[in-house]
Amino acid sequence: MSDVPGVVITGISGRMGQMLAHTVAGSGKARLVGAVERAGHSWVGQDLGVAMGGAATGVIVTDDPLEAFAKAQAVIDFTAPAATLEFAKLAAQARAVHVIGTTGFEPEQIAALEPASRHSVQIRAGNMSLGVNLLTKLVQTVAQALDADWDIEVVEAHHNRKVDAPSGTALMLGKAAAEGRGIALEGHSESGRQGITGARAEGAIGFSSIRGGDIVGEHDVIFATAGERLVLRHIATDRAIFARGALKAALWGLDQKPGQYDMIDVLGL
Ligand SMILES: NC(=O)C1=CN([C@@H]2O[C@H](COP(=O)(O)OP(=O)(O)OC[C@H]3O[C@@H](n4cnc5c(N)ncnc54)[C@H](O)[C@@H]3O)[C@@H](O)[C@H]2O)C=CC1
Ligand SMILES: O=C(O)C1=N[C@H](C(=O)O)C[C@H](O)C1
Repeated sequence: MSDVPGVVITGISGRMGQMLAHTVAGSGKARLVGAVERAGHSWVGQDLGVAMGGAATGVIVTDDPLEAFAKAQAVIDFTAPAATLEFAKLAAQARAVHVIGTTGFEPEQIAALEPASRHSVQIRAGNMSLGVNLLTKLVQTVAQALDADWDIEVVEAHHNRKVDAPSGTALMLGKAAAEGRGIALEGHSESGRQGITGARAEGAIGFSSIRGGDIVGEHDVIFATAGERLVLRHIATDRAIFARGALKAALWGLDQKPGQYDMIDVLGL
């Protein structure tokens, strides 16, 4: 196994961190060489396998990302925007591929990721699954075919621990719809409607968010006009789809030049 690439996972105790640990360990295509958590977390200093309730793995959870990244060819990062901005600089320093699954960035935070990508391969997507990335293509095609009298609404549903809205996936789908329609999403989106909102702006792309229980992730793109409605839907039932996509991206990234990429590039869609 020592000839396969070494991967570090950040946010290791999180829902995605733990799923990624299982996915990398079972893949035979990469080996886990580091696991990072935030300073003060109870897992720091523990063997990862033991912290996850199983047998020891020899990987000790650390709060020192630079030391961990120095041993790796790739970093898989599903954490939070501020942490990811820091990890981007450190991944660039270590010349490691940086796979970013984190969502909830402000536009200026996305811009701040760019300098690091001059020295490292950065692959970022609000959703790493094959199904959603394929759906973005379908949404773009449908939006291109329909006039602006077809209202476009994106409805997303997630578990009750999710902290950002609309989801990264909803924004990807909204962007695809806007591109199909030949407009910028900025200035054409409507979300958080409440009270006397006035009539829907023609040509707007609407976003609605549902939060409850253990929903993994569900997205509908609704195209509605007088007399008919078209609904394109993706339902995720297992976080493994995101972890598999992220590992695929990390391995793909090893052969790329420094720069910014997304899952459309990885999947060749
Ligand atoms: N792109 C995709 O396909 C997917 C993206 N996500 C996104 O991934 C992110 C994480 O999602 P979950 O795993 O559900 O959240 P979570 O809250 O279960 O896990 C996040 C982990 O990151 C850790 N963390 C935060 N700051 C850190 C720091 N400075 N250093 C090290 N660790 C740090 C937290 O302690 C926590 O363990 C969210 O932004 C979510 O929207 C989730 C699923 C799929
Ligand atoms: O936080 C989640 O859980 C998910 N986040 C991503 C998003 O914001 O779209 C991807 C997936 O839907 C799960």
